[in-house]
Amino acid sequence: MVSKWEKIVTENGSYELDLWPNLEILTSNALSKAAFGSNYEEGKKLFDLQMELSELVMKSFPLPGASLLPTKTNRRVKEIAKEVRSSIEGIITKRLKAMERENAGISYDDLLGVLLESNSRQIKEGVNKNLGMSIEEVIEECEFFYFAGHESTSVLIMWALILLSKHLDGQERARQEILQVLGGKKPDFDDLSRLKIVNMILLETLRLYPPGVTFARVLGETTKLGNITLPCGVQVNIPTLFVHRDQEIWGNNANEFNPERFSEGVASSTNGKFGYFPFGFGPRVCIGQNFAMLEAKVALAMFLQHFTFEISPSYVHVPYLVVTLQAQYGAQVILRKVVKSE
Ligand code: HEM
Repeated sequence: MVSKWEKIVTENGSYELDLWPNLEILTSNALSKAAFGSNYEEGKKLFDLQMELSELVMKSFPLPGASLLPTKTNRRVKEIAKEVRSSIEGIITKRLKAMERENAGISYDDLLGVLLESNSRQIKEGVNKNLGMSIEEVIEECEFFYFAGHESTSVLIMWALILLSKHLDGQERARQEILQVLGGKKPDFDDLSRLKIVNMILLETLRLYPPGVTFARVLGETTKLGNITLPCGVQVNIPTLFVHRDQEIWGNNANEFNPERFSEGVASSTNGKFGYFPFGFGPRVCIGQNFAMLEAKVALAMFLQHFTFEISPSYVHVPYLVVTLQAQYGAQVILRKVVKSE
């Protein structure tokens, strides 16, 4: 991505870029590699189907049972589900054949490889041969992993860059930290843990623009919430976005971008109150949170190392929900190359 952008920004010049399509390719590529060991081109079909599905889901009528009606949208949603399934099945069949050919000589360190290998080990060694997953279950795991992981991370990187394009002081502080830690080289794992300011910027971005604005829990027992008694089995929605901007938790500047509030860590930013959960909480907390934070740190570090970002006059600030919290009219910024001091 950096070399692609370097080609389009002329020396001493500037270029107006919509970040969104670029970041979608970036995170889709990263997740395709982590999940299937494949590249963007191979995962592209899944990516296009997911885009179409998100749009359709947002358009669909939010009434119980409405998804069962034989409407054009519902028919297309079903077709997409089938296409996704057969696309992932194709990737898995190809892998199983390769594993057979290589006679387990090579191990694959992507999600699919780990799932298939641990699965065949469990079937071979397990007392109960039914413990292994069926191919159907492997397909479902891969499908969910891909869909849960790619768009949310591009949304995080996009809002972080938009916020930094509006807060140029914060952008320059982050760049100085990155240049101090990395100089001109690419980041490695140890470098990333030393990027404190970048980490604070990402935490603050997730507070103001959590990619998932709400998530749900079904009550396991009758529960009292203030004066209301909720029966067992009721679904409760937890409004992450509202809690993240609640002035009782975050103070009068709750709506302002202030990464410094995380300088002493997450717990002290909320004065010990339970008010920050961009990745959910409890036993079903996001399993990809470390992956997402690492990926976002690498992306910010490499982008800020090479480019400056300024908000474009054509950018219109309208966050809107298409499954995740996106920018309705695009994420246009003005890109310039960082001037390297001698
Ligand atoms: C900024 C990026 C991300 C955000 C904000 C995010 C957010 C979330 C949230 C809010 C949940 C629901 C948690 C709950 O119910 O308590 C979740 C679940 C999940 N996420 Fe993420 N996620 C991100 C990236 C990823 C990535 C990169 C992956 C995969 C590599 C991933 C895989 C999953 C999976 C598999 C679940 C379901 C866990 C379960 O039900 O046990 N997520 N995520």
